[in-house]
Amino acid sequence: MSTGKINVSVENIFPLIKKFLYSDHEIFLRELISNATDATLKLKHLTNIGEASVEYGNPVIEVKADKDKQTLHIIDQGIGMTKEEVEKYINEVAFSGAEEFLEKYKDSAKDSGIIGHFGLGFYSAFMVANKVEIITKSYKDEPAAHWTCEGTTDFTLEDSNKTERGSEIILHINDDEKEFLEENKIAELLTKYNKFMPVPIKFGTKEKELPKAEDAPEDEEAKKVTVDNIINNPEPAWTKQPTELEDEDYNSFYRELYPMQFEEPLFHIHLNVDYPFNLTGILYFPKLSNDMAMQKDKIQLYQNQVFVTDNVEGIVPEFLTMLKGVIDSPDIPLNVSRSYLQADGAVKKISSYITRKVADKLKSLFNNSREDFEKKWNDIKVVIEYGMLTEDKFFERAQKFTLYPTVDGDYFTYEELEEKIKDNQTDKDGKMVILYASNKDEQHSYISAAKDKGYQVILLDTPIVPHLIQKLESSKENISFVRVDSDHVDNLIKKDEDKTSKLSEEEQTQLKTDFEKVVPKEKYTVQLEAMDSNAAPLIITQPEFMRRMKEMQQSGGGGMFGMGNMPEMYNLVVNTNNELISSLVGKEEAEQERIIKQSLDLARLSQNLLKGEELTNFVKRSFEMIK
Ligand SMILES: Nc1ncnc2c1ncn2[C@@H]1O[C@H](COP(=O)(O)OP(=O)(O)OP(=O)(O)O)[C@@H](O)[C@H]1O
Repeated sequence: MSTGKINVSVENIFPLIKKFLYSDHEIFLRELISNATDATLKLKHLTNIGEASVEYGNPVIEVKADKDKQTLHIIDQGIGMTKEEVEKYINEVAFSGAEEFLEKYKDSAKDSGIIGHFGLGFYSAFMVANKVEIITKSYKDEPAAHWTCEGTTDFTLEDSNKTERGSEIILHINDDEKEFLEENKIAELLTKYNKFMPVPIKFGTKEKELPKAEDAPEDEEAKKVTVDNIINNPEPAWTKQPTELEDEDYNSFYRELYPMQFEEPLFHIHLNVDYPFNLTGILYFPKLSNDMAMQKDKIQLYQNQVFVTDNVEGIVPEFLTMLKGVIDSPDIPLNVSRSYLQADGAVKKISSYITRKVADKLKSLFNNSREDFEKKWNDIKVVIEYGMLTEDKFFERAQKFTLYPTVDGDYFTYEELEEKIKDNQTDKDGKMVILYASNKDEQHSYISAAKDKGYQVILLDTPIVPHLIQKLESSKENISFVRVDSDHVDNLIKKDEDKTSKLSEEEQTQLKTDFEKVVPKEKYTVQLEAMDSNAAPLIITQPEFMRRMKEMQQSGGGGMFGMGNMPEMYNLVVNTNNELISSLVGKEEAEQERIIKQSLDLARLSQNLLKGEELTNFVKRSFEMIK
């Protein structure tokens, strides 16, 4: 037997870094600008603590392309590197100078905003360049250095005559990556990744109009000057304290984040925590429609003001991915390429912190300005209901501010609703029945029948309602939700009052057989009921349980297996006390059939169930009748 050490040499690792570490070539620019930013912030820190006796000034990072020479330049005025430092930080792949800096200045530098971590980002330059140069001059009084490498393990390192402090990285762009020399492409990348980085980034120049003199004539052209084109806002709203900001500042930051979005957000939540993890951000509640999928993935994740991704799955609980805004946390563990989240305990804590902050904000909005909250309810309910369904903690917290609007536009909390309905809407078995409608127009006749009985009907119209009420029923004692059209009104809340039928037992049995002869069996179950004589002769209902299970299956998850595909079945409630119905008794068969068919179509019409050819025939027949 023999043992040994597998020899992993740099030659083997280098092509791996170039090809596979970063799946997305474009991120090289983000990495190099992050390094330039780190170099600038390090110098700032050292001057702050008196370790560097140089003028910090107003440093800018410059990006420029030279199409003729096929080069891209990233120039900073930061800390720079001595020759020895280049040897150490650049030649030793995966030795991170950023980590070393943070370790060395542990106590004072933890909030300095240093981005680097892995010691690999620089090499992403070789994904787009066949040759990379670094010309760098340290803030220390030492000669400048010039490093050149052509994407192999060979490099050259010599003195340079650079005199200004800082580094210039020169990328000799590959022929097949030439798009990265295009002004539009560079501008697009800078806007995507660097829009809020903490050091000003210059890309070219622009014309700026000077203000006119006060007494200048109307038609005088404003004078223009050429100024640096700074592409970023180094102090985005989320880096400030909530006390420094007014509502208007939050709204204008929203416009900065989503320039194509013309609607103002409903409200914002400023996140700001530094223990047990560090996280800042601003979340906005936009106006939401019921279509949840359309509105996801608008929250942007940053790390020390560097854009990472707009997929915040895991960090933000699923129901809040419909919000907009930014989250910035150096504590979110990402893999080397900063594009994938590594799920762990810290992430769970962050997610529950965000959930709690959102619930707190909603509660304070509700407490402080209920009227305003009610106005916004329609636009935010889908998030809240979805949150209640998917996050138990949020479900508990939401009890305090979730609203149940009635079809008449009153808004009740659960407690208020309970108080309002418990006397009149408790059935003979002591169960409190909450009546709801999902569509005010389609269920109009059922709603008015229920209201005539003095019942409150609430409006629940989001697609997840079947799931949500299932959860509410199981979390509260002895209640049930019943949709107004799931039975005739006397049966919605069963009380101990027997109505007597005007028809005898034999007449009722005969009538039932007559109906069953005409009405299609596979669709309707005929059910005779002695109701108020003023109530409609025929009512079509669909039992709550059946419909809910079907809906739950159709909207995904829950329900009972296979029920989603079951054919639609309805009850046909025949009101034996209605005059039209009682007059059917003893009529000749053809006449009976004519009346039953026409009444059934009328009942279907009122339930929006009469369609296509059947509707055409019905209209034709009705015209004939009134001739
Ligand atoms: N523009 C620069 N000015 C000064 N030093 C730099 C510059 N660019 C890189 N360095 C030095 O080289 C080191 C390695 O850079 P690299 O981007 O590979 O890793 P990192 O920034 O430390 O970590 P990460 O892989 O997370 O980006 C840096 O830590 C820094 O010390």
